Amino acid sequence: MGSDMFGSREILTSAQIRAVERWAMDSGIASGLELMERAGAAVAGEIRLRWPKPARACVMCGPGNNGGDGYVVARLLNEAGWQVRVLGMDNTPPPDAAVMKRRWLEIGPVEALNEGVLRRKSADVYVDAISGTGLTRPLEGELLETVGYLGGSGGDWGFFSKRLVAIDGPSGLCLDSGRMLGGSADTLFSPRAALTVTFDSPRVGHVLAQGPELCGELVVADIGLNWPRMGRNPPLHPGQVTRVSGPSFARESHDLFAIRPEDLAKLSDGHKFSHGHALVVAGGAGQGGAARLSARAALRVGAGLVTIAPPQDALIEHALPPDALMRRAVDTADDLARRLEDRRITAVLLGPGCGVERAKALLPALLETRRPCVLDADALTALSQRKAPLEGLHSHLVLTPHMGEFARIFPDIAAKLAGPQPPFDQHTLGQVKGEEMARMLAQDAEYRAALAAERGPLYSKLDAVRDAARRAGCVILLKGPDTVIADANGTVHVHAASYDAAAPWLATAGSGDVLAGIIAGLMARGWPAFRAATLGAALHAAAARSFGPGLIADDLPDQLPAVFRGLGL
Ligand SMILES: NC(=O)C1=CN([C@@H]2O[C@H](COP(=O)(O)OP(=O)(O)OC[C@H]3O[C@@H](n4cnc5c(N)ncnc54)[C@H](O)[C@@H]3O)[C@@H](O)[C@H]2O)[C@@H](O)CC1
Ligand SMILES: [K+]
Repeated sequence: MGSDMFGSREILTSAQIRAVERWAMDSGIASGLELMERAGAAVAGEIRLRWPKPARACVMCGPGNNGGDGYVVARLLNEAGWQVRVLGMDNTPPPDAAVMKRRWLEIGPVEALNEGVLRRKSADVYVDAISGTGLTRPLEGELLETVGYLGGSGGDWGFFSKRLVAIDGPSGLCLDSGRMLGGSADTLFSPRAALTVTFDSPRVGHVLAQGPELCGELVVADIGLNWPRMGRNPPLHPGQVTRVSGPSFARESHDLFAIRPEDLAKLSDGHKFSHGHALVVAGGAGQGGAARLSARAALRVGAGLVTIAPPQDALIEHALPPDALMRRAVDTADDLARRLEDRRITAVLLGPGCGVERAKALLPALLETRRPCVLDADALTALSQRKAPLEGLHSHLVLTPHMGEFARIFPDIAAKLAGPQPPFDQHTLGQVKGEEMARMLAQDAEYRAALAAERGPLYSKLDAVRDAARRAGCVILLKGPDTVIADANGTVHVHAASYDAAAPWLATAGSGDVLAGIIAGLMARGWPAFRAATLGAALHAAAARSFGPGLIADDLPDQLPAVFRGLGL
């Protein structure tokens, strides 16, 4: 029933998975040692699925529990007849990892974990168990050199990228943001894994920013944490859990759907007049194409009626198909206000092909009505040019910016996301002055506070969109290969198109106009803003997948019927 297409599930921050693990141990579901054994067994199993004949493995174990998982993998591969070498550290690991290390030492030695030793090893599979969710500061010294070597500082990243299996994530990757901890210079030599095996749920860093590129294939292994996901006595506060959708996480259970059964019922049901009426505002002569793409998408997603509203002198241009469209002139804000007195108009789309000046003129009247609405393209530019960009925004509103538009509306949030991330070293701080320095010091303090409070150490796209949606009091969908959607209450959904074969085809002119039209169409049909945005993102990607390569935006709306047929509607 299309579940492969639309599977969605929770993604967790590092602090959240730690909370879940603590909860599982406290509830007697499993001890820490049992969880570590299962984690190691899952990794060894995935390795043996891909390299079915016993081969040579080099397992690199860091100082913490990620290293503990590594010692388990080493032991289990050895039992399966593999030749295993282990590189590890001369530290006192946490208790469970210490037990696993001792068990390995009964089988074989632990050599020093550094670049020199690694260079001398030749193996078929390299297991990166250097750091996982416990990484809190940039790697340094020998560990940094080792990880840099895995990333190709020796000139050969192609070698490792085919052989590297990461436990929980490639080392150095911040699993809360998908960024390498330690700034831009080190990203040049970031390790790229062929396979990443994580446990229970994907982490935020697997689906955002560089995460997908560095993690390779992502397998989410069940280690029996068994936490109540559907809101019964959860170990996490409600609303803390973020969901991710994307079609190709391997071997996961589909207990949640980006498209839920009730969505399916609602998509297929009803009479034309119960399907609402979307008004798509269009621009002046010569700008009509974008709005018509949106309008067509709104029709295809099942809005009962769609009216396109250009200025009077462009009306003739919109005589073009689709013939199902209605056409009504709107010249001024007063015209729009009068149109919206018709309560049967259940959603409005402003922006695509509208023109910035026209969007600016119509915005106040539109916001005044508090009608469900989507602001895209020129309407977003118009917002950002107002004295108070966020004035009048409300919770029935979806903004669909790309990164450039987002940065114009929320410049401070975008700067925090794009700039270097703390902790800042003296060299970096030495290169800035005045306000920039003050901003970075504040960010540094926030970073330390986040660590102390067990939140993610680095500011992520997820944090950015959540902050923006809270500030604006509406739903924000930030487009990209990792589309992040947040509402004003802090609920977030990621559409991880990075794991979606449709992603490259969606980067085509006019694709955004179609997405805005789909969302407006769903809102016209009565979906609340956040659900319309998440469902819209899933349908939009599914339409691209359904068409395949060679796609242009015009093809997207017409793929929706095939998508619905695929869902069994
Ligand atoms: N907690 C549990 O029960 C389980 C944990 N598991 C594994 O445990 C991992 C998390 O373990 P930990 O929290 O011990 O941490 P990790 O092993 O991920 O992290 C790194 C260790 O290095 C230290 N460290 C952090 N930044 C460093 C830096 N820049 N340079 C040098 N050392 C640094 C930390 O103090 C920590 O000891 C997960 O990723 C997962 O692989 C799994 O075994 C499943 C069960
Ligand atoms: K790792």
